[in-house]
Amino acid sequence: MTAATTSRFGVLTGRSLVTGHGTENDFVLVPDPDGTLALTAAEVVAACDRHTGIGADGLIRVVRSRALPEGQALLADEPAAEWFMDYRNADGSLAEMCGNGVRVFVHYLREAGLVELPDGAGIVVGTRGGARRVTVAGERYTVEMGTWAMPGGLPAVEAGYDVVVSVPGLEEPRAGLRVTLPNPHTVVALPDETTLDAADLAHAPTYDPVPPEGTNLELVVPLGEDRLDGETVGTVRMRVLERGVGETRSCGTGTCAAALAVRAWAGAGAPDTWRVLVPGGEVLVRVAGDQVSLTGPAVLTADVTPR
Ligand SMILES: N[C@@H](CCC[C@H](N)C(=O)O)C(=O)O
Repeated sequence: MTAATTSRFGVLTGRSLVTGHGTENDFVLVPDPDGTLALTAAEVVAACDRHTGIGADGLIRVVRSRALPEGQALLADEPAAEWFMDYRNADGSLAEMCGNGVRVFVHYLREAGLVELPDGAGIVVGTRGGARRVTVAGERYTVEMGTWAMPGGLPAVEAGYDVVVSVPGLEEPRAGLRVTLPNPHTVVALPDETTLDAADLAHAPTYDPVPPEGTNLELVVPLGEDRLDGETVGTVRMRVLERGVGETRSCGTGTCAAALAVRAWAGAGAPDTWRVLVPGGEVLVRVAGDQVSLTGPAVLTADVTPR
């Protein structure tokens, strides 16, 4: 008698999935245009497992906004947002937004023929953090990331921090500035790249006070300013520990948080445009008042079918 086996991939078993990455922040894309899949956290964890699954930092369900409650709510204000990026972290938790993921999402929609998006054109995508416009230019995508905020307000900006973070591998507790996009980030400046490399992101940092919704943590080292195409551009190097994932090779919302914090620390006259160098590559962040945009690549890597 043969024992019946049940796949850990659950509703993903036998489905045609796609993998991709944005500056090596990688994702499993699950096409589900009509929203028929009731994905569990356990199925997301199984798919994202790097040893026994497909392996990724997060999972993105590609679904029409009208097919899920969050999407329907968003359509009332944003009727153009036909498609919704249903993003999950590798631990199965939901997040408001994913700056690298939304570029890969739009690239997938184009490659799969689900949208017609010629070079130079844009599309509005639904996310739990609100609608986001994404524009394509050659191999790069620019995401209007919406309104940023520093929840500590002016006192935090003036003091330069609103949380103290103890990072394993670093000797002293460090000052951190919280930024929301609208997912939560805490940015910590370090004095040099040697200190940045010494941080141990495999072990949990501690926060005082503890951020209520959890936080993504960005460790940054400002590397100065250059003139590029007639504009002053700042450069910052970053490592990131993502909420619900662990250390990743890039985080799009995190790069925006990093640029915004470094710009606030630099004070009046700081550049509005920042190159952010991450282990997986480089992105460009532009600040315009209370809005911020993110430009970077998007790559599809494989077609996969869990069994
Ligand atoms: N990698 C993403 C951010 C994904 C969500 C994050 N881990 C959270 O829980 O807020 C990005 O590129 O922005």
